[in-house]
Parts: sequence; structure tokens; C-alpha cells
Amino acid sequence: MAVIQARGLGKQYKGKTAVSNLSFDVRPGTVTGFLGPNGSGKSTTMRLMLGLDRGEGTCLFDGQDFVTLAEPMRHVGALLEAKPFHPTRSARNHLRMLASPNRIPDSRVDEVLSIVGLSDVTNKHPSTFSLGMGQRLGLAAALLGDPHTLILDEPANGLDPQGIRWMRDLLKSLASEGRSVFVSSHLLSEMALMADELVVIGRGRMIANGPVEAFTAQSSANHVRVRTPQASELAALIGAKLAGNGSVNLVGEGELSVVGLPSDVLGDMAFENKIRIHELATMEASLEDAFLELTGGSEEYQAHQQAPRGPQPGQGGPGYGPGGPGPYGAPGHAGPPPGQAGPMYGAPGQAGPPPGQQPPPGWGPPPQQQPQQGPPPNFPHGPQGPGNNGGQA
Ligand SMILES: Nc1ncnc2c1ncn2[C@@H]1O[C@H](COP(=O)(O)OP(=O)(O)OP(=O)(O)O)[C@@H](O)[C@H]1O
Repeated sequence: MAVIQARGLGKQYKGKTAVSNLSFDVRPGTVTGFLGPNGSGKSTTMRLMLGLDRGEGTCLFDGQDFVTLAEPMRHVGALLEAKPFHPTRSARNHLRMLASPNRIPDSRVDEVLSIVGLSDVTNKHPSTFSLGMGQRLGLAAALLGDPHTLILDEPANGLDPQGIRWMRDLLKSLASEGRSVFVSSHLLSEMALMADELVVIGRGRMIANGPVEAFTAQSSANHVRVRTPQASELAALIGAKLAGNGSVNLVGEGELSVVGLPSDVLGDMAFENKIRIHELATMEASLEDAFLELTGGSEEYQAHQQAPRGPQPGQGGPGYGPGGPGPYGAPGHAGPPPGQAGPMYGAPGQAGPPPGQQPPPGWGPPPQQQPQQGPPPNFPHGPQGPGNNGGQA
């Protein structure tokens, strides 16, 4: 059984939709990354999951609503915001205050302080902590009850590079013990190293949900680079073989970018036609490539003057058919301007679907939406709410 089952989560602020009809599962033994541009609704979703905000839908933890869990810290640990600590208590006392209603012994307080590397500052006031130290204390609070589920909003915020690596190793090892870890982060390279599954949202709506590999596999940035002194000849052969299912572009002198055929097929084709190959390399899309491509246009907040993101003058863009950008219509992947090197043979570009309307190929549909239920009750745990944050909505 999935440990976390979110169904139809939704929230409006003064008529403006922050989260709309989000459904997903988080399985035990996995780190599930929660991605989305600024303001896309990640924090709101996490608050809805924990009953900290009123909204639509349900979220069940092992089949139970969070607010009905007895001793919730033993089931779900949450880190939702940095430094929501008591103004006068020491770090240790802050944790003891959270531990006692959940019948968690003081020995566990010292244990989690040691796990997060704060053993030397247990008697200091968190108000004097750096952002990174505050995050560590927040994580200590989330771990207090040794929960099988963790919900962490940007836990790497403020951590130094060593801290970020430590956090990654910790979350992976917690997942490898069979726990469910649901974590948001803007650090895509981190997420690529850490996450098994992804939930990607834009403007509060589901964009993609599935394994990380499937997410990156659908990116048009996946291509094969071929360097050959017989580029035109090879491009013509590739174009014929593709027959509209992919593209081949001249991206530099004697350099082709091919989408739709793997390197072994290209190598054999060149060999059979006596075409010399100087380089044949499979270029895999990064999580960042796939994320920017898929969430393009769904950013709530954008700089007015964007840095140029498309191919540089004189270069083509990988994987563009003559009709436009790749299958998801990513900004910054607009292909070469007229008159510059560009697509030679390829499928007509398709305009990308609006976010959330058509999941990329190979991705399962989101779990079936359930009829939306009434708003969950207010978070009932008062000032000693879930995990660490005192239950502030
Ligand atoms: N208390 C609030 N009152 C009004 N609007 C809110 C409130 N909290 C969030 N919003 C709005 O809801 C939307 C989603 O915000 P949310 O903080 O959930 O996004 P996010 O994905 O966590 O953003 P970020 O990545 O920047 O942390 C935004 O448009 C935000 O302005």
C-alpha cells in the first residue's frame, strides 16, 4: 500500500487558485521529489497534506488522515519552514517540548541532535542559529518520532555544500530503510542524485508524475552528437531513415545533432554507407533540461528581461523539426533563427501541450481523482504541531 495517497488537493486564496486537483502517491522506500517553479504551490500542497490549511481533497498516511493520527510525530515528520522555533527556549528544550506530547523520551532528543550535527549547540537559542543550522534543527524535529514518512519543504535551504551532501545521504538512507520521503527542492542537480520519483507541478497543477528516468527520457535534449566530414551526406540518410519520426540538425561545422535514432544505429548506418565518423556521442538530458522544458511557461514569476536561452548564433538547437520547438514547446529551445544553421530533416515540430494537459509519453496518468471531499478540519495539535513547526498554517 502506498504510504501517502494525495487525492484532489486544491486551494484558492481569495479566488486565485494556488493548487488544483492534485493527486499522487508516495511509495515507501523511495525519495519522491516535489518540483515546481516559484509560487507553483508546493508549500501550499504540503500544508494541505498535513491539514495545516483548509482546502479541497484528502491526503491519507497509511490510510489515515494526518489529523486523526494518534501521536502523529511517530508516523509523519515534517519540516515546512525554516526557523519556526520558540523565541526563548534552547534547541534542546524546543525539541523536548515537541517530544513530550508524543511520549518521545529525552534520550531521543539528544540522538536526533547528534544525527543532524547540532550536539555542540544544544543549549543555544535557535534564534542565534544560521539558516542552515535552523534547517538542521527543523530536520531533527521531523526525525524525533522516528517516523516512517517525511515531508520536507526545501530542507537543503541554507546548507553549505557538505551539508547538502549530508542531507542527500541521510534522506536516501532513510528511504532505503523503507520510509517514504517527500521532499521539495529547487536544487535540481541534488534532486537528480537523490530522488527516485518526481511530482512536478506548475501553477498549482500536475505536470508530471513518475520515475526520474522517465521524466528525463522524454526531454528533447536527449540526442546523439555526430561529427563527420560528410555531414550533408549522412544527414540525408538519417533524414530518410527517420521518416518524420525525429530530427537531424546541423549544429556546427561537420556536426549533427540527431533525435530519434540511437548511436548504434547511426554508427552502423555510417559504416554501411562508407561515411567517416569522427565522434559519436549519446547526450542525455539532465533533470534541469527536462524540468525547464516541461515547466516552461508555467512560471508564476519571471524576470522581465530573460537571458538568452536558445542556441547561440550560428548554432542549431538539438532536436528541432522544421515546424518549431520540440514536443513540449520549451522556451529557450526555440531552435535557430532563420538563416542560421538549423534543422535539416525532421518531424514537424509540435506545439507543446499546456502544462498538465498531456503527460509526456511513458508516464502513467495520475491516480484516479476521487470526488472531492469537504475541507479537512483545522490542524488540531495546537502550538506543538506536526514535526517541528508548531502547526502554524
Ligand atoms: N497565505 C497566502 N495568502 C495568499 N496567497 C498565498 C498564500 N500562500 C501562498 N499563496 C499563493 O499561492 C501560490 C502558491 O504558493 P506556494 O508558497 O505554495 O508556492 P511554492 O511552490 O511553495 O513557491 P516557492 O517555490 O517560491 O517556495 C502563490 O501564488 C502564492 O502567492
